Amino acid sequence: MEKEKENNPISLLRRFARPYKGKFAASVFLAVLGVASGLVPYLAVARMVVGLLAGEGGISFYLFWCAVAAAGYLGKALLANWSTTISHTATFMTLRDIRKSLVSKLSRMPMGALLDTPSGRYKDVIVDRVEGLEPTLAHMLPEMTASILGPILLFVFLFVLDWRMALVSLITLPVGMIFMVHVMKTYPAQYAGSVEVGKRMNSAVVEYIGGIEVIKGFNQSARSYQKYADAVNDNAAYFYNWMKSCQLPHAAFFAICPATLTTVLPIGFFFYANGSLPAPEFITVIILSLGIIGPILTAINFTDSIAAMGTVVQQVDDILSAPELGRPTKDAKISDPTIALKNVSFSYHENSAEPALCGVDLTIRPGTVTALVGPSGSGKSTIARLIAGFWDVTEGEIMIGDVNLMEIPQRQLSSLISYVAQDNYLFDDTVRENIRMGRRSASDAEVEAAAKNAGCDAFIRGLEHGYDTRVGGAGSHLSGGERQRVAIARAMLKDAPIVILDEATAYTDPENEAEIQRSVSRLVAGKTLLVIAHRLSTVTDSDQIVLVNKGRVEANGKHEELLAASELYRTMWQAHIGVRDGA
Ligand SMILES: Nc1ncnc2c1ncn2[C@@H]1O[C@H](COP(=O)(O)OP(=O)(O)OP(=O)(O)O)[C@@H](O)[C@H]1O
Repeated sequence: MEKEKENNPISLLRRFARPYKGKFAASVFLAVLGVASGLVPYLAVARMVVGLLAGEGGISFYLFWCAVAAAGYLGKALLANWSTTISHTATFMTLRDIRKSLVSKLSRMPMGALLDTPSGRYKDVIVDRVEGLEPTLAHMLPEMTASILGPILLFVFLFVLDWRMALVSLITLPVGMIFMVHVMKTYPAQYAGSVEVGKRMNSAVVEYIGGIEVIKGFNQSARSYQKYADAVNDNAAYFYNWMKSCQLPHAAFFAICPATLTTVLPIGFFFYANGSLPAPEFITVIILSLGIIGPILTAINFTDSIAAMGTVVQQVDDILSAPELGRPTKDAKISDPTIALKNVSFSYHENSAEPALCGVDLTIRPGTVTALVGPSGSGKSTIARLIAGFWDVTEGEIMIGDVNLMEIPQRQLSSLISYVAQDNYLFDDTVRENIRMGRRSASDAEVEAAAKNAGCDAFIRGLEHGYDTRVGGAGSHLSGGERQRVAIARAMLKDAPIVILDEATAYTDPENEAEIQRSVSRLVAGKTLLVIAHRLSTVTDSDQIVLVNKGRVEANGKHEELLAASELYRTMWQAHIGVRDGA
């Protein structure tokens, strides 16, 4: 299901912020009160100066206005603080929701799209870019509103006092802006470019760390490091050049805009001298004009952040609107768990020269053992992955009973199938939690029972903290064979009626292999088993052996039948026997 792309990135952000709009509104309201409060000291000072000039009042008059100014400052600080606390709460909730949506989206996307994108790119958007929205989202709404509203109030006040001087107090702003027009115009494109170089850097570092074993093993560190170093250098160079091109206009803008006195003083003096601007008004204008530009500059600074936010939200939208595996949400009624592939063809990429599978027909009856055999790259894993629903078929259909796989929600399919890959990913958590992933509701006793059944209880108890030992990133603290057995325990706990097993070619020391074989036979007892077999001798007893060659089913039958009927199978069997005998 391809989701509609939001036509405006900000409307996507608004959708995520909607549940917290009460909080955002409260923060804006408090910020506005804060601004009003922040103007009080200016008015108090102006009133005092005017009083001073008129020789008005005694000490109590000045103490009163000092107290009013202090109350204004205090009110401004408290209200601004309260406002940002609320806006931060709402922002973090919004960012949490965005991240949750992104991660849940990844689970609905076809594996192909995920595999074709370096994981560093997703991490860049989900972690770093989304985090980058925080300052803008939390500060922009209250502070930008306040920063615009404050000067407007001051301007109105000045305008009422003397409209000419109100306009004079703003002259530096358009003059300064002339320098910034180009910088602001190019900002969105420049920022989008910076996101791209950032993504490249992220991908390079994730790849470097992910492949560190190969890099060390093949002494490739210099070359791989070079790729990372280039990405870092590109990133630095990009920002350097960008900043260099902005430096002068920035400096001019920030020097000119706040210099309101350069216009207010001479022009005000001219009006004062010709008698059209009385001294008290002149002084009030001088004082108030000092407070008019600062907040406007803050608001202008936010326009950069808005452009940057647009780019980030665009990236989020690109992921959220990516095509999904077409699956309904309502459970399908499956009365007969027979799996049938009907004329299935599949290509990993639209422009692939050769399809990975072509016209595959295959029926897997409940409670039987089916072995997929064939040369490397023939399409065995592809068949298994399509049945597990990782990809959608390009042509033909896969049925479970009389229900098309596309009509089965991914969650339901996943509860029907346990997929035990060759090298199963373990999460950086305890052994116990890794096994419990098979069934979140399982008790500790059930987890341990599954481990016993999978033949890994003894080795787990031998670990430093037993079941509470952490397995390291991707299970790196365990051996390949141990990881395989933990994955089998996980699948046992899940107790799905269909098991797909990518038979491990590695970890074949006899003791480990026998242990794994025993665990597998306990795992699959009474279930439908589809095994991708790399060693033919392990599957000679299967109910059916499917010989896959160049993406097609070349032959199908029992071991003896295939020996009699298929030249390729005979050759593979001879080669296998030869290796075994020679071993
Ligand atoms: N993620 C992928 N993207 C693109 N092509 C792929 C992908 N995975 C596999 N292929 C290609 O699809 C074809 C079938 O691969 P598959 O992994 O199904 O073969 P296999 O029979 O399981 O091989 P092996 O026994 O070596 O594991 C191969 O040509 C392979 O290069």
